[in-house]
Amino acid sequence: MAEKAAAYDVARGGWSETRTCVVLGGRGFIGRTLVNRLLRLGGWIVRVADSSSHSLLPDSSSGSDSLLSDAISSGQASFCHVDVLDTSQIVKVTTGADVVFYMEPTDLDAHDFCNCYMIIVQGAKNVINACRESKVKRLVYNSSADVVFDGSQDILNGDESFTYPGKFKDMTVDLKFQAEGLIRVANNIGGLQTCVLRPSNVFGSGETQFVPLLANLSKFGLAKFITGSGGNMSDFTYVENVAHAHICAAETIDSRVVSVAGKAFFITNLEPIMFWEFISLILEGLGYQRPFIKVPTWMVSYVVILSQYIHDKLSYRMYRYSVSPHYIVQLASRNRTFDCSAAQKHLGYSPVVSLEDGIKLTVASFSHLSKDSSFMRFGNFDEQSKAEKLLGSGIVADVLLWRDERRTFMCFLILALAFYWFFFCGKTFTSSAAQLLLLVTAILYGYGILASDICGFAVQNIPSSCFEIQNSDMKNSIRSISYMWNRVVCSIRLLAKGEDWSRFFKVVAFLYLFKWIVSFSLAVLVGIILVFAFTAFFIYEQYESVIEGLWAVLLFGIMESKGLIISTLPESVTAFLRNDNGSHQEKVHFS
Ligand SMILES: NC(=O)c1ccc[n+]([C@@H]2O[C@H](COP(=O)([O-])OP(=O)(O)OC[C@H]3O[C@@H](n4cnc5c(N)ncnc54)[C@H](O)[C@@H]3O)[C@@H](O)[C@H]2O)c1
Repeated sequence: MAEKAAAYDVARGGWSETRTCVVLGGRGFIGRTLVNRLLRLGGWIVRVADSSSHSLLPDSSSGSDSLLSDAISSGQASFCHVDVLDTSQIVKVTTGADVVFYMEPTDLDAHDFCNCYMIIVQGAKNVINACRESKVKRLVYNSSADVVFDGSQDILNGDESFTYPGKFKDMTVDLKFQAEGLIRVANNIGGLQTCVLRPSNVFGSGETQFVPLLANLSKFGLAKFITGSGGNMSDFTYVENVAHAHICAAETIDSRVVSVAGKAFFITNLEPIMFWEFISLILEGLGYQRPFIKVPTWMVSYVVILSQYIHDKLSYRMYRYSVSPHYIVQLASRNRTFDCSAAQKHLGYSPVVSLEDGIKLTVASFSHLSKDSSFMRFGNFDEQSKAEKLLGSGIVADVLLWRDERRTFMCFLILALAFYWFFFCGKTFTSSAAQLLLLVTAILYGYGILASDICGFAVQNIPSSCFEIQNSDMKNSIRSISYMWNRVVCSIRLLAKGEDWSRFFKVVAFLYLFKWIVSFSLAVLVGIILVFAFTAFFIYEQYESVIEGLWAVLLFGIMESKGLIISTLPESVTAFLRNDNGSHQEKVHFS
């Protein structure tokens, strides 16, 4: 590969030659976006260095990966397997490079301090030493705005002079702060110039933490809750803007006009937004409901403590996020906005994608990945709910699911009156039925003899077709009745064989419940059925995910109390409890 020498042309304010850069962690979420941006801009020879090489498969179908494949074929890019724990590997890949962009992994196990320390802190030391050894001039490190936020106080328009909190509650953030310090201190030693970027809440296509977590919570109805008042402001940064900021930093780091080297810069989309409004926009885009139930932060914290207790007791990974849940709770309930004017002034940074467009692109990318419904509530917005399917998707479903409130209310009123008529008028069932029939006949007769025009009001005739039953309807009804009868007979036959214990226990439970209710009175039974029919299906449809989530948790609790092993749980339950979206991760990363 022919790699030309580079020189920054101060007079022209640009680079005169093609430059060579190394993107360490170049197959990750931010790294991959940066690689693609560099390739699209041109004028860069890009060495992608990562410990993972999965995504370089030639059959990669996504646009961004085909861009990289083409660049590799044309010699504009190359891939090198590098472990940041091995300095010699970093030296090899950085030799001859003008700039090194470094992003370490986010998906570290926060319970494994040793590994986190080695990757974050030792990795940063190795990268600095390797850059010095290979005579690299510029190192841009992707830190995070998290390094100034410990959750104990709000940050409103915080700038780079914002004092660091004394003690971090989150271990990985603490380590990241140390790594950032090492990179800044390394500036101007051995000819290396360094710069640190602190993007706040990065989101976008291919992100593996935030949106997948939201989708996971939503699938189980847990994203309906707002932590705190819901009015807290936050800064988010679309990933393409982070990539752009890296390039701005690389191009200005050794400029003598402005002071960039050895500094840290906050990077945002410059559009602070209410944290929960942002979450709502993402959730709505994915077909979920906006969060609307406000829960005090202290209560959420207790739930988190409880879930962590279960987690520790089971020695079992319920979540796979490097940042602790407590930290996420603080992030979700505090104000956290940053002043980005230093990056604008010194790096020449300004967002290239607006927040609105970033959200649209993010939602579109996750929707695109959701053909298997991993992220979307329903793969198709017209998809029927379970309650609707259960009720047969006909008129009964429409009435019981309150699709047309007026019709449902009329039906309920008529049935409630009939209920009162038959059970609470103090008559026998037969005399109630006879009186009802007489009443209906009298009303119809009276209606029939009415003039077609009364005082200017037109009285419409009831067409005779209203009293006719179609042949096909009759046949269908008989068919349904005979089908039900046959099913009952079939079930009884199966019961009589004594082989199906689960069916036997279901029937016993049903009969016992029936006997118990009837022992009170038939009126109570009918009343319960009436109220149940008009409320239960509706509630189930509205809160399907919450009910299933609670059911999953309940089932988990029962299994746990009985000492049953996790593997006996249904896949959907274990997937939630483990947050085991490994397959999704694969798709997110490499599709
Ligand atoms: N994702 C966010 O929301 C976010 C926000 C702000 C800052 N950041 C910071 O940006 C950086 C990058 O984040 P990301 O989301 O792109 O991370 P990521 O986990 O998606 O990517 C990191 C890459 O590093 C590679 N890697 C893992 N171990 C390695 C090793 N030993 N040697 C070499 N490469 C290794 C992984 O294969 C992966 O491709 C992190 O430092 C993170 O803290 C991320």
